[in-house]
Amino acid sequence: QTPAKGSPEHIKAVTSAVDGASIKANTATSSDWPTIGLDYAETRFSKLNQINADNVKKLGLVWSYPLESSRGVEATPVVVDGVMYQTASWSVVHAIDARTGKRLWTYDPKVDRTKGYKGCCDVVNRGVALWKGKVFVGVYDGRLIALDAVTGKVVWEKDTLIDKEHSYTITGAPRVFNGKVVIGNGGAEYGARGYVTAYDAETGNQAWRWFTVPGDPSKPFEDESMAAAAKTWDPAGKYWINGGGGTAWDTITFDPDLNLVYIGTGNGSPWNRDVRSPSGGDNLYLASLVALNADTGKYVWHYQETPGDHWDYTSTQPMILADLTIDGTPRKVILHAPKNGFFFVVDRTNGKFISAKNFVDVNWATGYDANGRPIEVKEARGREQYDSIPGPYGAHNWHPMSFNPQTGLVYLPAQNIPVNLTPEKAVKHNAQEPGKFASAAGWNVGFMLNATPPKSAPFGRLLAWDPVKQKEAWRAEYVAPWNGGTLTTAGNLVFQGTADGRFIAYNATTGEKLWETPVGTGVVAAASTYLVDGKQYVSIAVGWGGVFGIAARATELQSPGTVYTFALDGKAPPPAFVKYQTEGLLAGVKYDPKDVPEGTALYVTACAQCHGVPGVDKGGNVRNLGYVSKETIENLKNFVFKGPFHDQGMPDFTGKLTEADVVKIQAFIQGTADAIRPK
Ligand SMILES: O=C(O)c1cc(C(=O)O)c2c(n1)C(=O)C(=O)c1cc(C(=O)O)[nH]c1-2
Ligand SMILES: [Ca+2]
Repeated sequence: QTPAKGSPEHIKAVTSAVDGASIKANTATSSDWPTIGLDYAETRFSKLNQINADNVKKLGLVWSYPLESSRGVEATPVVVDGVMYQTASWSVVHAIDARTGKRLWTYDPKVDRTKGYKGCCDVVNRGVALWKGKVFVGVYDGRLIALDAVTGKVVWEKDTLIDKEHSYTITGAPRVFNGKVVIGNGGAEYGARGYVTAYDAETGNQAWRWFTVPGDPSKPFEDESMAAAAKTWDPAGKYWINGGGGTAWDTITFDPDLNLVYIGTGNGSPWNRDVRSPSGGDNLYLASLVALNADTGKYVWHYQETPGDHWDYTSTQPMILADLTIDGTPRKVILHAPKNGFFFVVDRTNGKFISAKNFVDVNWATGYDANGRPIEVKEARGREQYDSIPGPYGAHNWHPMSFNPQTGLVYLPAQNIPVNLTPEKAVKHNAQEPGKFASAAGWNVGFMLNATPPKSAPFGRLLAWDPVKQKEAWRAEYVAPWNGGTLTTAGNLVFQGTADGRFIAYNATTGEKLWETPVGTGVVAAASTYLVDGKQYVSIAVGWGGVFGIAARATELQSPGTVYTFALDGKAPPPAFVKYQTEGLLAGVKYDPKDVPEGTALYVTACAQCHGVPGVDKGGNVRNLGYVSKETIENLKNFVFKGPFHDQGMPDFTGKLTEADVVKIQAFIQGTADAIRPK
């Protein structure tokens, strides 16, 4: 007798069946969405076509589910036979019955909310992995947890962190293959040394670990790849004291045929190479694609996309493995669009460069030579105060792209978020200094950020990119950057959520907009699609946030994190949307104008990362201090020292700021609001 759908027996049966063979088999049908990127190649291309370009205008809501979170939601729903696993902010896992939209269970790993400042970019999580009846989640505080897929109870838990002195976090989704769970971490804005670790999925025992950058050269190197890498760093920079960076905080993919795991590595720590490695050097394996043997974790090859990273040009952006015919020859490739603004096609059998082309305007390089080295513009590293284009938010960030083999196009959220960089002359590691961006939280990047207001133009667009021709096929322009990831289907569709709170379907060939619906808040995550009892559904988790979404926004609506599920002829009413809580431009706080310069520097040190520029930014999932009540700013010290938001992620600035500092910060906030007030 088959168990009732949605019953514990059913959940046990369908989740226990998830393994390498089932994931591979699902690639032929796309009936489930069993891994974060749909398949091991992470194409996010579904073969389903019940919903298609002809009928998508009949798409309607079937159910919505509250994630009970107010910070960024970045995870793609993972679904097997109508059992959905989704994460919210603070690494909370939700199991949902996709047949009804009802909760099966939730699991809160109880991250210490007072430690939110340990991550650069919002308390986000990019989703779970599923394998043989277990759900794996990487937790913001560095734990990797295996949950029972039926009950949500902890099966095992590992602390993946080997260094408690520096700030490490996990925001990425674990990946599972051959019975191993692989996870990296973040922290390269703070001084961290990147590494990835594989654990046995059954027991949680460590299988292997690979560091992304070398450690202290006076000590033995962990392996040959580290000895080789150390030759590309200048020890005069004492990079190992603060880790060097290279954190693998998002993309990890697996090719079962080649038995290789691919890791995308992050930026240098600090960003400024002149500090990290004063005489230069490529600083391997920063900003690289690296292939490891899936069984042993041994280095196999690397391709460095940004040699000697200087600009926070992470290569952690989601990879797609594709088989393309290039110049008449079938090639197994990786498609990649890292922060640095170039679209890469790399041979995934050996790491050989095939091609690269800029997909947005860039001002650091003119192109790549035949060997795959960037041709840097002469001033790229010598400028004094300049808008880095792309800036540290990247021409493309973690928002997943998708590849549709029917159109041959990659659908990629591209952007510019203006940031001005001024190199710091003397960098003191881990020192909180006035004017040094987010240094109260522990940032050391070796640049002043926006000491001069940036002048480059912001934009956000969906690009349809032909990776063979290395050419744009079509684009959709948005009102703002920081739009969601994409999903593409055999129904000739592309789905994307937007910063301004819409969920949209396009014709994948032409870019014509076919359908859209409001979703009550900005969207950053990507959608998934799957069959339940033979019928196709599309699900998207919304919840504005991520690094740009903390302090900025593009809609008046700030509904909490929600999963929306759509199908043809769906008729469910949407939940009530919530508006941003906001006051008029701050007025009337008494201050001494002489305090403004020092207040500015202190604000940059302690407040700007999350609250943005008072009155100029509008506030994202954290409020802008130019649009709060006069009483709030007059009572600022009661918020700053063990205040009411301390258990929601706001740092306690006791010992970091004095009451006199707070008075100066008040002067900056009111002074800035006064300065921008229309006369
Ligand atoms: O260097 C790092 O370790 C690190 C980690 C993370 C993260 O874990 O979220 C981000 C970044 N860097 C980063 O540079 C970045 O732009 C970024 C955006 C986001 C996000 O979730 O919106 N995370 C991160
Ligand atoms: Ca970074």
